[in-house]
Amino acid sequence: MSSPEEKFCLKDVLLSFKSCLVDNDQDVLLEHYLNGWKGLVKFMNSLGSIFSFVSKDAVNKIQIMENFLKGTNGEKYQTLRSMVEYELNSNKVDLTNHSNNPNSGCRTILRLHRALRWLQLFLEKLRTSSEDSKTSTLCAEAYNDSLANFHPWIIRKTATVAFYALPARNKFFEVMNVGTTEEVIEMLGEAVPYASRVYDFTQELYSKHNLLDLP
Ligand SMILES: CCCCCCCCCCCCC/C=C/[C@@H](O)[C@H](COP(=O)(O)O)NC(=O)CCCCCCCCCCCCCCC
Repeated sequence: MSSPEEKFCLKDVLLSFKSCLVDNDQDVLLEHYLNGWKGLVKFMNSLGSIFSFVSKDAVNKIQIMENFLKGTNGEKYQTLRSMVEYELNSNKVDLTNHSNNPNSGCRTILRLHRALRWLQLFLEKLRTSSEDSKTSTLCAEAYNDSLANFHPWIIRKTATVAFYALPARNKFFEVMNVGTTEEVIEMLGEAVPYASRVYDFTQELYSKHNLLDLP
């Protein structure tokens, strides 16, 4: 478990998805977006090492993006829109294979974007779940309706097994560190829409530039 000073509060993390929205939801600040993911990874780590194969991949992708942000062309990576324009205009995106620019910002964010859909579905299921709902079932349903469509069999299998290790609903709510069950439900109702708005904007931007199937 995490030490007390790093105590996780899901509300703060989800609010990163609010603070990353700019220009009337027509752009996303990458630094805040990545902060949201970093907080989520912390939360996942606090659930135990069973999810380390997931957090490793997420951390790796966050790191790729942070390197772009800190790099010589960092200003081009301030927002999602500026990143897409820059990488497309300078041929930094592999549209057909996965060789010349294997880790472009566009394909890296696409992986996180797909995971954001899973998060959105999972949190919405948790919010509307009954007391006797199983978190593993809610998580698996959300996964099958989103990320699983992009994963090979072996990852789907591993993920599905790991979901059984998720804590029960009341324990899960407790770890979120938000308050009573009612307060958790209220917080999810307030905060999940921000993640949805980020998801919708990204989906529209990527669709407009035909980036939704990047290898
Ligand atoms: C709290 C439960 C956590 C369950 C996590 C559910 C998601 C399962 C995802 C399984 C991913 C397995 C790792 C490998 C993935 C990659 O193959 C694959 C493709 O990448 P590539 O094209 O570079 O090869 N990567 C991905 O699809 C990106 C996955 C990123 C997952 C980030 C998940 C962070 C989860 C944060 C949990 C926070 C939960 C908060 C809820 C209260």
